[in-house]
Amino acid sequence: MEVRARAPGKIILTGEHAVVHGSTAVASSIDLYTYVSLHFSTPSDDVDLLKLQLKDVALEFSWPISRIRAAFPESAGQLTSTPTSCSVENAKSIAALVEELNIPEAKIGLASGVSAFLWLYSSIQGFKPATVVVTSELPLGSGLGSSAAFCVALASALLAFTDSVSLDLNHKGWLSFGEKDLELVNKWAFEGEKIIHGKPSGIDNTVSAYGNIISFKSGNLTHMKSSVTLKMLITNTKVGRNTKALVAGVGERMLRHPEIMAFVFSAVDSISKELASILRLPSPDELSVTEKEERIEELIEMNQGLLQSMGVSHATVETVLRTTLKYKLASKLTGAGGGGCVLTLLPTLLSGTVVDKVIAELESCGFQCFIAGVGGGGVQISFGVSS
Ligand SMILES: Nc1ncnc2c1ncn2[C@@H]1O[C@H](COP(=O)(O)OP(=O)(O)O)[C@@H](O)[C@H]1O
Ligand SMILES: C[C@@](O)(CCOP(=O)(O)O)CC(=O)O
Ligand SMILES: [Mg+2]
Repeated sequence: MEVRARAPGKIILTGEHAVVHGSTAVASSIDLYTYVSLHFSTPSDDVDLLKLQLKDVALEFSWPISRIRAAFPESAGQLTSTPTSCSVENAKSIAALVEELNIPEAKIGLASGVSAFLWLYSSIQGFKPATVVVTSELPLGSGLGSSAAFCVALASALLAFTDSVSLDLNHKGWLSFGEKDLELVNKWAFEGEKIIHGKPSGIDNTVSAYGNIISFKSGNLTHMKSSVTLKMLITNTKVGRNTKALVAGVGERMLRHPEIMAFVFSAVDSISKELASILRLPSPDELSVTEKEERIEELIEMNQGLLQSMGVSHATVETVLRTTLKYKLASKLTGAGGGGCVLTLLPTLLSGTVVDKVIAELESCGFQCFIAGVGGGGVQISFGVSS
């Protein structure tokens, strides 16, 4: 028996970084997914290994189960219903296991993902031999929440066969979790995201778990029903970066200029609240769709200015902003910044010719553009017989 989980990536419409410091942010799932499949070895397989295949980066790792057992405390695998943080001691054991893998320097960012895997696997499943395969439609380390989608899909697959969740194992096709089970998946995913991000706000794993558009503040989520269908162009600058380092950089700026940064975060909070209220306004009673889009564009521009003041923009992001501005389109970075992806709102009445032109110009700079479906469902799982 095999279980497969798929969890969506996300875009942050407003509020990244500030959300780590308690401001409101608004985010939406996108229709690009990370898939995790889990297959337990049977005694007849005669293998006593835990295998992790990371297809997107063409790497495969394996550990003898005895090595995992020696690295973790006896309590591993006993605590599925109580998500636990990785202690300093366990982090040291994980670091030793990861170091032995000799991950190539160019792919060292993966070490945190492998560490999150080891923590979630040993905590939820303990010491069972298995093969876990990960594939993703998301670019990794680009601001579209690949780390959260990875943790949510992984936590879902790992929890699926435990008594902590109640699922119909005979269900055919994709299946969603019930409310309580989803909460548990989200909490475990947050523990994994902590290992990858350092100090995550929790917005990425929450939107990947629940899907749709959410407003999020200090760990609390509000589901939103938007009256505006947002069409977003996503431009990947292809400049790789690491969320943990960027979040830490903003934290240091906050320590150096606490009063100023408090104003910046408070301004972002107001921007996200205003965005949430515009998205909620009934249409077309109070504002026409075009008027709403114009206001959203202004909020996007203001949020980008504040992200610049946090020090997380990048020369390539500025190139995207300048290019889209030529076509009177508003853009902002999304996710941690420092390169990664940029969002551009494509107003409903914008002609297809203009969209084609702006995409052609951005792609001539070496960037990659795509239009993502915004606001689909959250994580799902599917049971099957493995081949
Ligand atoms: N499909 C995947 N395969 C392996 N590792 C992954 C995958 N998706 C995410 N990761 C882990 O998450 C890291 C990227 O997370 P992060 O820096 O937060 O960027 P983002 O979440 O914006 O993509 C990767 O370096 C890796 O450790
Ligand atoms: C910068 C931040 O707000 C979002 C990071 O998103 P991503 O990992 O770049 O996709 C961090 C967080 O909220 O945990
Ligand atoms: Mg991330």
